[in-house]
Amino acid sequence: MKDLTVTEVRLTPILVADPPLLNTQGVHQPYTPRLIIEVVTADGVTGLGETYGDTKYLELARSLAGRLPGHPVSDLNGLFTLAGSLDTEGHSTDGTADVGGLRGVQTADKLRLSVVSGFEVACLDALGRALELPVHALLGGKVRDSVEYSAYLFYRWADHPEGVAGESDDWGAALDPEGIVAQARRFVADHGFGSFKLKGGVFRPEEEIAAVRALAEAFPGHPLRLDPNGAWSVETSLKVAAELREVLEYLEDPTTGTPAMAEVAARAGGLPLATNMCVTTFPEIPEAFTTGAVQVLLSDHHYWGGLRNTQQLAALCRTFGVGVSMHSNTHLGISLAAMTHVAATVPNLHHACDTHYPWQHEEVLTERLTFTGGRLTVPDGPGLGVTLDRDRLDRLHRRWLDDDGSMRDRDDAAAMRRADPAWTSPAVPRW
Ligand SMILES: O=C([O-])C(=O)C[C@H](O)[C@@H](O)C(=O)[O-]
Ligand SMILES: [Mg+2]
Repeated sequence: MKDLTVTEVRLTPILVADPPLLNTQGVHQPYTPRLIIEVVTADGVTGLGETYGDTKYLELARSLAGRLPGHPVSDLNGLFTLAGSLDTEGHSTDGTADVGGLRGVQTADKLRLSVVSGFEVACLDALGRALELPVHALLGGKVRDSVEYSAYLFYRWADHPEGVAGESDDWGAALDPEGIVAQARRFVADHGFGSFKLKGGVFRPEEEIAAVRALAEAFPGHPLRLDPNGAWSVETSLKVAAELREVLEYLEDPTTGTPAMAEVAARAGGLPLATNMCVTTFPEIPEAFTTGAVQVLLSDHHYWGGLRNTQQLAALCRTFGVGVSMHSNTHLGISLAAMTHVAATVPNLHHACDTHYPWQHEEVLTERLTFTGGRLTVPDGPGLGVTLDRDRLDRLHRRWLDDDGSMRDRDDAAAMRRADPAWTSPAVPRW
């Protein structure tokens, strides 16, 4: 009999290089915080997890890490009970929006779930390694052998603002329809993606409509999405919907709040609306689903509370006839492997998943995960099927240690102020 008892939990906060990607709140910092979680069992098996690394998540993760030793990695329900008792006092959990509104509401529960999700993945990885079973088998088994991802297109600058230390890449700027189409072509050449999502809310809606039209012309028949992160009024959303109805697979978070989304959905002429903003917690589901505000829900195991909660969310969506897709924030391969395992088990996942992964040239794994034809093969090895590279982890942790604190919390508006000192987070609706 294996001894599955947790004897040690290692937490390693890291800073990962990120390009100057633009969104409605500002621009990505040159480095983004992530947290790598290692759960070690009495038998010496180590499981890996990854989640947000900003200070508030890290502090809670430290409390949870202190309580986990002595519990078996198989006791996932017990893990959630432990997490439920974490004290979130002192952190912003007042129901207002997070990261400038890009990740939905902040509540104490969501903060806990965003932390425990990384531990759940690490426990499942350890359990899978101990039992020599892939994580998808522990989740009930895969229903597909590969998972499709979409190209996540961003307006971007060539470099971070002058005077800001950061890594450079060879992507160049993309600030108009030609730049976006060129970026999409490179995503296709490098990874074979067949569907495309444009992060909008950056320029006036007419410019973003032109970019989507250019994509539709360059890639006829390919699924396209536009996501302005709630930056538009109901009327603007309706105008964009009318312009792009024929070419969009779905319009993501055109406007802010469930009632406004419901109004757009009712008048958008059948164009489906998707969200990773107005529904990011279970309590937000009833209003959104009963008012028809959302036709596609973007799951994200990080803030929904792990892989099993993602399956439960998908079951609810199935019950209400709502589609499922998958959201992503900046992440590395541990998260991508976890996303792929759970996505493989969700029967009603009929849209390509979002991933930021191609924008990250750094890794903490020995090998990068590679897309073929825009798809990842579902790993069948034990656990997540990935291996930690300790030297790479140490390098990114060293960067976190050396940072003066300015990069340890994601703040896209503050990053934008380095280029434009007058910048403040735009009020919504912006247009
Ligand atoms: O679909 C989304 O809303 C996102 O991916 C949110 C992210 O924060 C994205 O806007 C980003 O990274 O700039
Ligand atoms: Mg979105």
